[in-house]
Amino acid sequence: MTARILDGKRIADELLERIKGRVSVRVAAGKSQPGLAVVLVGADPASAVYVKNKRKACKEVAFRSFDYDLPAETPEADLYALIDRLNSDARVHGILVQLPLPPHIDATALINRIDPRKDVDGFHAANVGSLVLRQRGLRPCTPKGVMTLLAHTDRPVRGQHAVIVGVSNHVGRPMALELLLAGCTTTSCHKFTRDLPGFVAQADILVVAVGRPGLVKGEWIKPGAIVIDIGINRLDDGSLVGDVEFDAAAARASWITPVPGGVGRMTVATLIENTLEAAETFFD
Ligand SMILES: Nc1nc2c(c(=O)[nH]1)N[C@@H](CN(C=O)c1ccc(C(=O)N[C@@H](CCC(=O)O)C(=O)O)cc1)CN2
Ligand SMILES: [Mg+2]
Repeated sequence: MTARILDGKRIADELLERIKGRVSVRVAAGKSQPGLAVVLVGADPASAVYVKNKRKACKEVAFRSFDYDLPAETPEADLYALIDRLNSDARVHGILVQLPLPPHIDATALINRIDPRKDVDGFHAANVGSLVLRQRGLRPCTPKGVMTLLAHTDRPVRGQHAVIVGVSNHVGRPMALELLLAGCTTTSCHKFTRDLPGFVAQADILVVAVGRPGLVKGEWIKPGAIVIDIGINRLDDGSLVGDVEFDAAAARASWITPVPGGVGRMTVATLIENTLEAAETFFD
């Protein structure tokens, strides 16, 4: 078997194109132009690239983007004041604080200061709670984007055994919940898991989000599995790879996401989707 490529770039571009159409319809109907506030604190080079891509996506779909590029030493109190202002600004439907934050800032407290209706990252405790309870709310972008990718395969999700490697707050754990809610039997693997190859070999759907190149060997993959690689690792030669041995896994899988050009592109498009959803659901 040679896997088909689950093309995150194409699927993300198509999603953005559909959102652009919905924005032009709503604006023509006299409704507000969706607005996204993107807050960057400090000068982490990777964060600067991600933020630039988010602002570019805003332009592409004719959202308003409100840009805040703040020095690394910005006091916590100033950030709370900014969030409070954005929470009460009717032009702003989505607020995003780029992570990681400098160490003197309590990221959890700052995120929980965002109005949950504007928390388009889906990181606020209220939104995570809504996901757990299968209630309406804004959902974390990377797992939600993966669900969109899975809908573009020719395979069902319901009833499959999904194995998720990685249990981070923003990716691995909500990913397991999304798959559970979609009808999968789920197994979460982490650093205390004793037989990672044994669990990976049982996966109809394998999602890996650890951040360690080559962690998952191609020979572990169950023939015909769908492989979703969320890892983004920059090697010494400057190239980007995921957590899965791509070529060997592609020889066994039915579908596989590339890195780059897979899940990362969906994360940004899903953030934009969440912002339109926030505007339509909570502020129209
Ligand atoms: N507030 C948030 N902070 C962070 C998030 C997040 O969702 N919200 N996620 C990551 C970073 N991130 C978005 O912010 C992100 C990471 C990677 C990509 C992406 O497009 N990756 C490309 C490769 C990009 C490259 O060349 O470096 C790909 O996979 O094709 C998008 C967004 C942590 N912080
Ligand atoms: Mg389908």
